[in-house]
Amino acid sequence: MKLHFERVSKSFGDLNVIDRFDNTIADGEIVALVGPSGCGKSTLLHMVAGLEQATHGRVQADDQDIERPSPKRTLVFQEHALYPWMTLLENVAVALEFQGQPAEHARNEASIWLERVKLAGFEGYYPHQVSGGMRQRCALARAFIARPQVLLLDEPFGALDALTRMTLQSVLKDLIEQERPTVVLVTHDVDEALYLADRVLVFSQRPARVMREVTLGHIPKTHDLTAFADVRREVLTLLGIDTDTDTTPSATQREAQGETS
Ligand SMILES: Nc1ncnc2c1ncn2[C@@H]1O[C@H](COP(=O)(O)OP(=O)(O)OP(=O)(O)O)[C@@H](O)[C@H]1O
Repeated sequence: MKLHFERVSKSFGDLNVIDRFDNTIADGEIVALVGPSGCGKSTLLHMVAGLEQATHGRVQADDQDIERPSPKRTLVFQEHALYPWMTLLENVAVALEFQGQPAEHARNEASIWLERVKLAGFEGYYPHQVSGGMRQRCALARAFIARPQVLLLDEPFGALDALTRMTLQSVLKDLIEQERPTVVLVTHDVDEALYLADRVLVFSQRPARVMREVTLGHIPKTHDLTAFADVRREVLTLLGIDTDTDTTPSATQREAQGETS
């Protein structure tokens, strides 16, 4: 599904959040949005999800104005995404049940999806009985089971430690390769953006405008981002992080050094 933004501006009262954003995201493309906290990245995702409307301009999916949420466009949050009173199996199955699919079929499919995210054997566990990484695996299974055409990821791994995050990034990358949805990823982690995305948009402070657009292309990548050192440095510099002295380390670096965010 193609996404199109045409001179999109968004205000909340007097607060101008997004300023004339123009962009087209191709069907199956993976685009990461990075930028300062509070600049409006989540607001852009919410507009694609149909949860917010643009103040000016238009947001379209396959040339149709987005006016309301649709199961074709799925939003995945950082945390608290699972229903605590449901087992992992029920949490995944519910995505199909919401669409009116029979409960037995939904549970069978959910079991297959839990296996795909390496959670076989944990079907009967409740979210509080498994780790944060396992909860996010389950959230990914729930997002993918409904085969969305657009996947909107809002800091999906922001609450995880650095190692778990890298593992989950690989799981997500494989699922995207297999299912090929259009993906819009909001992240504070420049390495995550470079690893997962075909294209990275770097936003300014509010009101957000695109300062830089980096096209990486749809190429095989590993977590060894040495080949992207120049672009990584440029993006970090645009975000106000001094890469010479590294006085403000990236989230990944901070966590690798044992800090918690
Ligand atoms: N529904 C709303 N009503 C009023 N203000 C809002 C609403 N949603 C967002 N805002 C404000 O709009 C601004 C942009 O918020 P948004 O969550 O889009 O930023 P962000 O770039 O995703 O931030 P972060 O990286 O910290 O998550 C913030 O100042 C926020 O308080």
